[in-house]
Amino acid sequence: MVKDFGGVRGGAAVRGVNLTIAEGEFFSLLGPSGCGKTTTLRMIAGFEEPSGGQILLHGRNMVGVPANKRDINMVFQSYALFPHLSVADNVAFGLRRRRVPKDEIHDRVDRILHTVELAEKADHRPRQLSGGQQQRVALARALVNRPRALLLDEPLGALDLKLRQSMQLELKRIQREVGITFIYVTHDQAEALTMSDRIAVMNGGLIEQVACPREVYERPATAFVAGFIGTSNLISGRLTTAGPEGGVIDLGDGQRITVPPSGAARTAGSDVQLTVRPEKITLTSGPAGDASRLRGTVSEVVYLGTSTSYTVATSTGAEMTVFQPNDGTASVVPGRGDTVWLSWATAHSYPLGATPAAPATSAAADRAVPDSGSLTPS
Ligand SMILES: Nc1ncnc2c1ncn2[C@@H]1O[C@H](COP(=O)(O)OP(=O)(O)OP(=O)(O)O)[C@@H](O)[C@H]1O
Repeated sequence: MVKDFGGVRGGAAVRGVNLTIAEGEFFSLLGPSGCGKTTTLRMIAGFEEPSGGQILLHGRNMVGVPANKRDINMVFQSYALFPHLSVADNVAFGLRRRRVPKDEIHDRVDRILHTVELAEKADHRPRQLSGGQQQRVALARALVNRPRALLLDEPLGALDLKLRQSMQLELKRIQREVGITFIYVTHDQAEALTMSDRIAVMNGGLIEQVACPREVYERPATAFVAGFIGTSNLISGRLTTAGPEGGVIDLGDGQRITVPPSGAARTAGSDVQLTVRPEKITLTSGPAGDASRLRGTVSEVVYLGTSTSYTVATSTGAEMTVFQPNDGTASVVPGRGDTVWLSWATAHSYPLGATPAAPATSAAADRAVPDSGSLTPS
C-alpha cells in the first residue's frame, strides 16, 4: 500500500509497503522517526485511507470500511482512560456500549483483568495506578473486545526504561496467552528484538527487510538494517573469486578476506559490502589462523562493564568496532595506539544487498511467512 499526503519532502510517507502478517503473530514495524510506521498502522486501523493498494483482513478488502467496523483495536502511548471510572468500568465500557449481556461483561472483564494481572485493582481509579498498570488497563480495554488484530503505537514510550523492559516481557506473555495478532510500532530496536515473532524494518516509506529477530540481526539484508539494529562493521571490496562455497574479496590494498556464499548471485568483479558484528571479532597481537582477518591500530578503548569496546583504524582506512567480553578470555588487552589483528569466522560475516527501490516487493516477507496471512496490507 501507498500513502501520499501530498507534501512530504522526497515523496510519499509510505512509498510501497507489501507484507503478510500471520494470524496470532507478534509483528513489529521498526524504523527511525518519520519512516512511515505510524501511517502504515493508521491505514490498517482505518484512520487513514491508502492512496493506493489494498488491506486484506482474512481475505476481505478493508479499504473504505470505517475504523469501527474493522474488528481491529488500537492502543496508544497516551492511555486515554476515563479518570472518573474504575478500572473494571473502563474495561467494560466498550462491551456496555455494544449491549453485551451483563453476566458476559462481568465474566469477560474479570478474565482479562486476571490476564493483565490487575484483578485486585478492579475498583481502583486510574490515578491510583502506576504508568505501567494504566497501560495494562488500556490493553485490557482493547483485548476484552476480542479483536482480530491489536495495533499498538509505541505503547511503552511514556514509561521509564526499567518499567518498559518489564512491560515488554509482560506484553509478550499476554499476547501469547490471548493468541491475538499484535502489530506493534516502535523505533526501539531492543524492544522489537525482545518481543516480536517477526520485524519489518522500515526506512523512508519502504520496507528494507522482514524477518525474525535473529535473522534481522545476524543476516541484515541491507547496510541500513545492519546499522539500525545494533552496531555493525561494514567492509567494502571487490569480489575476485565467487562460487557456491563463497568467495574472496580484495580490499584494494592487497589484503584479501574470504566471504561466505550470499543469497544473491554475485559474479567475480562485482563490488561487495560485508557486515561483521563487533562481538564476533577477536583481537590478537598477530595473525590468527586462517580466519578472515585485518590489521589495524587501536584508536579508542571504552570500558562497558560486561565488555570493552575497541575502535580500530584498519589498514584499509575503515574503522571497525570490536566488543571483547570482560570474562578473562581475551588474548590481548590492547591500549590506544597498539597494533592488533582482527579475525572472525567467515560464517560470521554477511554480504549485504542493495537498498530496495519503491515500490518494495518484499519477496523476503513472503518467504518468511509461516502460514497464510490473516492481515495483508499490499
Ligand atoms: N497527516 C499528515 N499530513 C501530512 N504529512 C504527514 C501526516 N502524517 C504523517 N505525515 C508525514 O509522513 C511521514 C511519515 O510519518 P509517520 O508518522 O508515519 O512516521 P513514523 O515512522 O511513525 O515516525 P515517528 O516514529 O516519529 O512517529 C513523515 O514525514 C510525516 O511528517
